[in-house]
Amino acid sequence: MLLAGYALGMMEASVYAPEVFARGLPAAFSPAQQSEGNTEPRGAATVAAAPLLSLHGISLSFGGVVALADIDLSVRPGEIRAIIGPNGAGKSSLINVISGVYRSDRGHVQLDGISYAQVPTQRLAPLGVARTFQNLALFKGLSVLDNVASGLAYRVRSNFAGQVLGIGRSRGEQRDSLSRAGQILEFLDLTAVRDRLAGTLPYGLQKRVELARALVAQPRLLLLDEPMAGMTAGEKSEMAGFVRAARDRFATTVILIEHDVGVVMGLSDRIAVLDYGRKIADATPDEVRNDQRVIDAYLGVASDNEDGAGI
Ligand SMILES: Nc1ncnc2c1ncn2[C@@H]1O[C@H](COP(=O)(O)OP(=O)(O)OP(=O)(O)O)[C@@H](O)[C@H]1O
Repeated sequence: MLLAGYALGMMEASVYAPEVFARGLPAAFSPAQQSEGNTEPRGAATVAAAPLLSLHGISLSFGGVVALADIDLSVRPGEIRAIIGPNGAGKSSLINVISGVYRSDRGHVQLDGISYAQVPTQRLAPLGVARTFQNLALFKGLSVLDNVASGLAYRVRSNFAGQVLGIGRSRGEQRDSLSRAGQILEFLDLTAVRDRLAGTLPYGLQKRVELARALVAQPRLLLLDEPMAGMTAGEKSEMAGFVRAARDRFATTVILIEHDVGVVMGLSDRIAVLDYGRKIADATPDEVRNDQRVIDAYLGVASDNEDGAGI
């Protein structure tokens, strides 16, 4: 079952040297990446103190619609950063710029000190970035275990024949991927459903499987687009616990879009607030909660909604 995923990742993975994938190293940001045409070199001495991610003057329009206007953002390693704001404020556009789905009209994205006019979206995993989507994007006909292992497809170095025949390096790679997937399932309390077809699970569990697939490569940066949308209050609080645990366990930096302000306030270290494509606040939950501009633009409205309960 994993073969399809492996085949998809094969062309990309064959570009990277094995040491790039050694765990525990900042592999995703290997020195080899610094010579990319789209990048500029970082200063080695500044790496330790530098933010993992920073956005500089990001602007993006669709026709006459301004989705993002001159956005600066700086996210420290290990931080949980929420992005909130009313519908159409630009939150998804921002995640899409960070993950390279969109190229901004102006500005640049800096990942671990390396600047990109457009982040190479087809190489997110080797760059140490993983994301989940607003709508479920699992392989519904595959088992939970295979879905999660597919998050490691980019690492596969065996050739197509090896994958089809299950020989040589391929067999070892599959064993390793399945073993890592099993560990993440255990961490997220999903072991009991590891052999179930993903599409047969309740919605809340499918969202957790997506989190598992994003986490299996232990990304340095995890982008979560409404990870709790459509969940019950209990499921949301469970999911928030897992996101926090993942950050603590893997030192993963997390950026999440979430409409439930109560969840956001409890989970985030800092919150950036967008309104009409502009960043109107970027502060701690307490500061954001008491910011009159934020209250006027969003919280006053959000607290009238079911999702806003518990601000
Ligand atoms: N691909 C696109 N084509 C045209 N307009 C777009 C596109 N993507 C976003 N927009 C517009 O850009 C603005 C910002 O949209 P975006 O989806 O980023 O907001 P959002 O804050 O994520 O909204 P929501 O909370 O409803 O998901 C909106 O006016 C939207 O209509």
